[in-house]
Amino acid sequence: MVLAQLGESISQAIHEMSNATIVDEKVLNDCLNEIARALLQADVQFKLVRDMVSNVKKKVNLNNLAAGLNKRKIIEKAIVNELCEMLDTGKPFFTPQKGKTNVVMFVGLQGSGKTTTCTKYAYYHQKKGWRPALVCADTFRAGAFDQLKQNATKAKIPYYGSHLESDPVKIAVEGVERFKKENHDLIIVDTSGRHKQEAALFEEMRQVFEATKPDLVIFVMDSSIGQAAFDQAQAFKQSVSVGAVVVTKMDGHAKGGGALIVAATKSPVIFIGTGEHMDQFEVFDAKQFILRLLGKGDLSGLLDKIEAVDMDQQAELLQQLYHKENITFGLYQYILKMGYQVCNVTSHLPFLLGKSKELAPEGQEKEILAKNKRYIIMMDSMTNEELNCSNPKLINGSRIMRIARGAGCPVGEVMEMLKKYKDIANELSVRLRNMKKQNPRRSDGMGAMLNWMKQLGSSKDMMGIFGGRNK
Ligand SMILES: Nc1nc2c(ncn2[C@@H]2O[C@H](COP(=O)(O)OP(=O)(O)OP(=O)(O)O)[C@@H](O)[C@H]2O)c(=O)[nH]1
Repeated sequence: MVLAQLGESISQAIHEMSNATIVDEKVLNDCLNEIARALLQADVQFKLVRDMVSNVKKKVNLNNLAAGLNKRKIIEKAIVNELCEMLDTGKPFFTPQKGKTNVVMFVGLQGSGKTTTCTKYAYYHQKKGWRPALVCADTFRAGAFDQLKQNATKAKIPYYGSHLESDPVKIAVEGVERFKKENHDLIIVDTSGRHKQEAALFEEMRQVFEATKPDLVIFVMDSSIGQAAFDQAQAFKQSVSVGAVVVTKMDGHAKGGGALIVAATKSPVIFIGTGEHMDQFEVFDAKQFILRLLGKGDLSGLLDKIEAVDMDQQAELLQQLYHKENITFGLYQYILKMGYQVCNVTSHLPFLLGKSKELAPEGQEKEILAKNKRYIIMMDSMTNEELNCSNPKLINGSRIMRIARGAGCPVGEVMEMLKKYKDIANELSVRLRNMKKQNPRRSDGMGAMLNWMKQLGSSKDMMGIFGGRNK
């Protein structure tokens, strides 16, 4: 079962439970059985599934729920929480520190996506202002060095390797030494893979490990291998001290269970690969992953907070969005991403943002999409501090230059994006406030707003909304 199908099956089971006239033990069991079946079909380990089902049952004791409580919501929340719990493998014991020398070694089987992931990891950090460098210690596969060289050149990342030297340890040590001298703060060592877990691979890995003393070992795992993932992850973990995991090929026909299986090994998943391209690489967050899997999207936990509190507090939280200073660059990027991933033009948003044609003039959709994509890439090059702020003035000259360098675009385009962001934040807060004025009855206003926010998270039609206005 592919990832999208897994999400659909779980959502469907929750939906059917929500539609039942009376939510009793049988309805709850049917819902959980359906979810368990979907997870098992996606190759998730039996033990994980069994624990998840029994935990939900323990937490939702239907007999003890006070009358008046919304059982459906409670069950749904318990299911989502358990799924998140199942995937939450904690934080890696080491996180590279900017400005210091960090050596990170990548290990994994042949074809798992190691070399590609090394470059993606370097590229991701380079855009955030790091000085990464790549060392190819894969002397087993002919062509590995050329592949790394090609990727590194494309991303303008320094690399080290050799076509002639056959000793991976020697290359790894030379490369690490050289880049340490050149003051690179993130030195990434790509190692050889083998078709299966064999003694020679582990021995070589151990030698490279001993010689380079990496701060962090990242295990790269192909998500499409199903149940075998568990044994594989365990074997690598036992051989070198794996500190973090990257799960690749989560796009396409990957078995949905891949990321969930690796959870059983309790090695923290830090990134997922979602395609062959350099920027198809995402920070892994268990909660966001599950919410997206279930088609719920996520506005940085805001929705969650809103649903968890009473009406008065809801009003207070939503109030936040009326103020443009709460619309951060991170939120702007999220909204653009939602719009970029999908294509049709709005049908449900005109009520909030005015006539859609006014905002997305006909014939300009392609241009707007391309521009929005460039803006997203620019914001990928922002630091967390920048993404969490809503003051374009913080993005001074040197920051603008760094972002432009990271995104590979002219400085002028970054300035254009900053202006666009400012306009959109203004516009959005004004429109939200107007909507509130026009519809002062709290329940209606809140309902419309909550709906809108839910749609933002899972909508298939955000395309033209934030890019189409000709200013
Ligand atoms: N669709 C998809 N393909 C990926 C992803 N990551 C890597 N690939 C592809 O998987 C194939 C193998 O990737 P490599 O990076 O060469 O794998 P490797 O683990 O370095 O292989 P060895 O060097 O032989 O050990 C390539 O065709 C990559 O483009 C991903 O997230 N999604």
